[in-house]
Amino acid sequence: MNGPLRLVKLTTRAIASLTLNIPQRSRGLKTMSGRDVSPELVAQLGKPPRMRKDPAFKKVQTPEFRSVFTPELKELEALFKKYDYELRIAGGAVRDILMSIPPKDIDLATTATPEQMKAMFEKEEVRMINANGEKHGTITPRINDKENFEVTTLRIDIRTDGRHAEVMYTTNWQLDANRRDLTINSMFLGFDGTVYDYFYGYDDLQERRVVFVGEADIRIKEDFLRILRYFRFYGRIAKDEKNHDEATLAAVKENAGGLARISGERIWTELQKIVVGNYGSELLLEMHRCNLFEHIGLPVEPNLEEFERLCAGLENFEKPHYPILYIAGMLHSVDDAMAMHKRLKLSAYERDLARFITQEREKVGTDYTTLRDYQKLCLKKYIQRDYVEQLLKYSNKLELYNQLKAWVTPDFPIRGNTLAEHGLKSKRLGLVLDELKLLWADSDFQLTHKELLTKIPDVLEKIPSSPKRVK
Ligand SMILES: Nc1ccn([C@@H]2O[C@H](COP(=O)(O)OP(=O)(O)OP(=O)(O)O)[C@@H](O)[C@H]2O)c(=O)n1
Repeated sequence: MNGPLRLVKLTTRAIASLTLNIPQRSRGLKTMSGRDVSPELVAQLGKPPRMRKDPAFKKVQTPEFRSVFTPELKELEALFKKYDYELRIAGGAVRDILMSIPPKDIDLATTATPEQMKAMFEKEEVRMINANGEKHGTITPRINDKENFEVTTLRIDIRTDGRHAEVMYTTNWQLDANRRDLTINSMFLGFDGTVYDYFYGYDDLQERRVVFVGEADIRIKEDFLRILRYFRFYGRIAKDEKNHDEATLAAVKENAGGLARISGERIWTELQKIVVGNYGSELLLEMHRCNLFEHIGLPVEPNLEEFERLCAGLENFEKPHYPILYIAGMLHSVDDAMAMHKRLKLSAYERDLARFITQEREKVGTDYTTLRDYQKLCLKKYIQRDYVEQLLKYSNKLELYNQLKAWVTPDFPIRGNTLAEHGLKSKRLGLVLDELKLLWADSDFQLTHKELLTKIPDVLEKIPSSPKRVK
C-alpha cells in the first residue's frame, strides 16, 4: 500500500471481534468516534480464513536465516528485548528464507508503536532516518552508522479504498498477518527461528500454492495492485504454469477494473517483473484472459500471434531480455505503443524502443536483409544501435544479431561542422550527413574524408531544398 495511513481507535469490543474474523461479531461495530466500521471490513469478517490452530511451530536454522544476523540486527534485537517489545522478521523475507533464498531486504514488525520506538531510540541515542516513513507506521533506525532497518508497528487495516488504508495499531500478530495479501507473505520469523504462520503460508509455500489470505475478492479490493502481485508471485513460486486457484482467478477477473485506479508507474513496475519471471508469457496470456489489459494500457485485443512467435524466437537468445521487448509483441502499431506509454509512463528509452520495433519490424526480411542494412540503420541520427540489436532479437535473426554485436562501428570521417563550413545548415546538414553515411557504409566504410566531400554535390541534388521534418 502507499499513501499516508490514517489511524483510528476502535472500541475494545470492536477489536475483540476483529481477532477472530467471525461474522456475527461484526454486527454493530463502531469506531471510538462513533463511526461504523467499513462495509469491507464487515464483509471481510464474513468468512474466516483457513487458520492454523498452533501457529508457532518450526525452528528454522538455515544458512539463509543465519546470514541475516548482522551484528547490527543483533544489536537492534537486543534493544527491543531490553524494552520488552517483540520484534520479528515479517512478510517477504520470511518467505525467501523458507525457500533458502537470501532475502533482498528484511522488513521487521513489532508490537511497539511508532511513538514507543521513537522514545526508545532517542533514549538509546540511535539515529532515525527517513522521517517520512512514520506516517506509514514505519520507523527506520540506523544502527552503528552502518545498517538501516525498517520496523513497522503491527496494524490492522480498518478502511481501504483500493489504494490507501486507514489503520489501527495492534499488538496482535495474527491480526497483522490477516491484513497481508498472500498466505506465503503473511508469516513472521522470530529471532530464535520460530515460524509464526496463521494461515498455512508454510504449507502453501511447500506446495508452491499462491493464494490470498482469506477471500481473494476482499484482499484485492483492499489494494488492486495485488492482482499483479498475485501474478508476480505465481511466477516466483508455482511449479507449473497452469496451476492457478480457480477462485482466485475468478476474483481477479471480477476486480480487473480496479486496476484502472492504480498509477501507471506501479503497474509497470509489477508488469516488468512478471514478464521476465518464470512463465512470463503464459502469465501475460492469463492476464489477458482475465480482462486486465484494457486497464493496464495494453491492447484489449492484443497481437497474440505475433506475441507467440516472438516468445518462441526469444528462446534462441541468451536471457535476460528487456521487459518492453516482450510487451512490444502484444502491440499492433505505433499507436498502441504510444497508448501504452501514456498509461504506464515508460522511460524514454522504453517508449522509443517500443515505437521503433512496432515501426520497423515489418521491414525485417524485406527492406532489411543483410548485415549492411542493419549497420546503416545504426548510423541514422535518431536510432540507437541498441534498438537495432533489439529489433534483430525481436525478429529472431540470431546470426545477424551476433554479427551486429561483433561489429565495431568505425569512426565516420566527417563531422557536422565540416559540412557547416561548406555552407550547409541545420536540417539540410543533417540529411546530407545521413546520406554521406550511407554512401560510406556502401563503400564498406572505406571512403575517406576527402572522397566523401566530393560526393556532397550529388547528395544535395537528391535532397529537396526545404526538407520535411524527419522523425
Ligand atoms: N499490496 C501489498 C503489498 C505488500 N503486502 C505485504 O507487505 C510485505 C512486504 O511487501 P513488499 O516489500 O512489497 O514485497 P515482498 O513480499 O517483500 O516481496 P519482494 O521480495 O518482491 O520485495 C509483503 O510480503 C506482504 O506481506 C501486502 O500485504 N499487500
